[in-house]
Amino acid sequence: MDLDRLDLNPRIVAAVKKAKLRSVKEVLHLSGPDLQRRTHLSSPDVQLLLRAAASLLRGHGVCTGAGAPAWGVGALGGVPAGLGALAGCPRGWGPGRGARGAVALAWGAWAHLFPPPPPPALHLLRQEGPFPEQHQRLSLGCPVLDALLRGGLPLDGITELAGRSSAGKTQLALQLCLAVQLPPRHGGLGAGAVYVCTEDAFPSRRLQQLIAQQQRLRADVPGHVISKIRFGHQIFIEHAADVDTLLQCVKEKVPVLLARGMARLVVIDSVAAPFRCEFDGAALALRAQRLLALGAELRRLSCAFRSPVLCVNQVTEAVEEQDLVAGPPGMSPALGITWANQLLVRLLADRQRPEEVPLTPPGRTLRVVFAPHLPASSCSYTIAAEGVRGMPGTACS
Ligand SMILES: Nc1ncnc2c1ncn2[C@@H]1O[C@H](COP(=O)(O)OP(=O)(O)OP(=O)(O)O)[C@@H](O)[C@H]1O
Repeated sequence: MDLDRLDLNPRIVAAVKKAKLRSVKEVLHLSGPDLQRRTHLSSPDVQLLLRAAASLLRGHGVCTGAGAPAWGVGALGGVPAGLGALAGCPRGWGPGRGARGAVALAWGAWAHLFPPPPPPALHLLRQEGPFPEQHQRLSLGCPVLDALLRGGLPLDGITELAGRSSAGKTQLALQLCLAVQLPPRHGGLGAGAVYVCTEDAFPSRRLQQLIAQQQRLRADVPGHVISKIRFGHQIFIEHAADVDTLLQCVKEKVPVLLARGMARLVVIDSVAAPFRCEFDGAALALRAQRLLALGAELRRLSCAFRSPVLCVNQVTEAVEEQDLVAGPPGMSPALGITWANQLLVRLLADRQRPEEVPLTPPGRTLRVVFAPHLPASSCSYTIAAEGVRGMPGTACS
């Protein structure tokens, strides 16, 4: 019984057992006053109980994809696992599906209520303690790319990946969908990803290839860790070809997956497509309004669930001069300043055309256009069967 592992006065544990609560999970199902009523413990004792229960669960790594002990994939019954699970959404699941959804939300609340104690600086220096949460990042699965982004994607805010067609944006997004499923000690977040396609069909075959080659890309991760994860079962795909469907998906479907710990990465590929076709000159104000609504909702979700949001964006090739927001000359990410203001980080994936540089293969560059914690910098990268890799020694500011 996991109650015996609670770091508590035996008197409190005995009261919990007497109240016929059989597990830590059951304890966390109840509010403070309910626990007081059931256990007849005092309010301070109940606070101690909740703290101990929360930290015991946290010690187990909550909502991990592979382990998912309490309410991961499979524990939720109604949601079929696997590719297309979100797209299918067959049993009308949405927000507010009763108690089980509430449990996951309650966990999110507890995690915020009882943050871990700050690690002493000496432990950090000796790398004995966990890295502070505010510096946690989602690794891109490549040390060179991670170094460019100082660890990977931030967990609070929208990261945009803009770039020309065939620059490799989707490849990087798929790679992140796999990287997020690894446990935190290997740079992941131990949960799946939601992938919203707005234009093209989801590249399932390429995903399967990347999964098969994962061990080659992630030589730093032990084989048994990779083989235990069912990567394809934790990517939830949605198609949203128009703005209304996209907003509905982001407001209603995505939060359920995040709240239940089934996903901790949201990818929108690409964000510009629905906005480009639906609004002509006369409807620009409406377009700005919808863009703001989308940005606000994505930022809210990212911060509430500490889950990175990656928006793939297209570029227009008309800007003459370098611009701090737009990036290098000749290219400007779509959707203008209204969208740029929603972003925390803007990255630009560039692929030289064969006619520009007659090299085979053409050079590819990943550039940080803006980010509050990063200098404007770049590095070269390649795309191979196993995924996207930064080229060592090519970083420059
Ligand atoms: N198996 C593979 N091996 C090597 N390179 C690959 C492989 N699959 C894709 N690529 C490379 O990835 C590029 C396409 O990348 P990707 O689909 O991510 O482009 P994108 O930036 O999303 O473009 P778009 O905006 O048109 O969708 C191709 O040019 C190809 O060079």
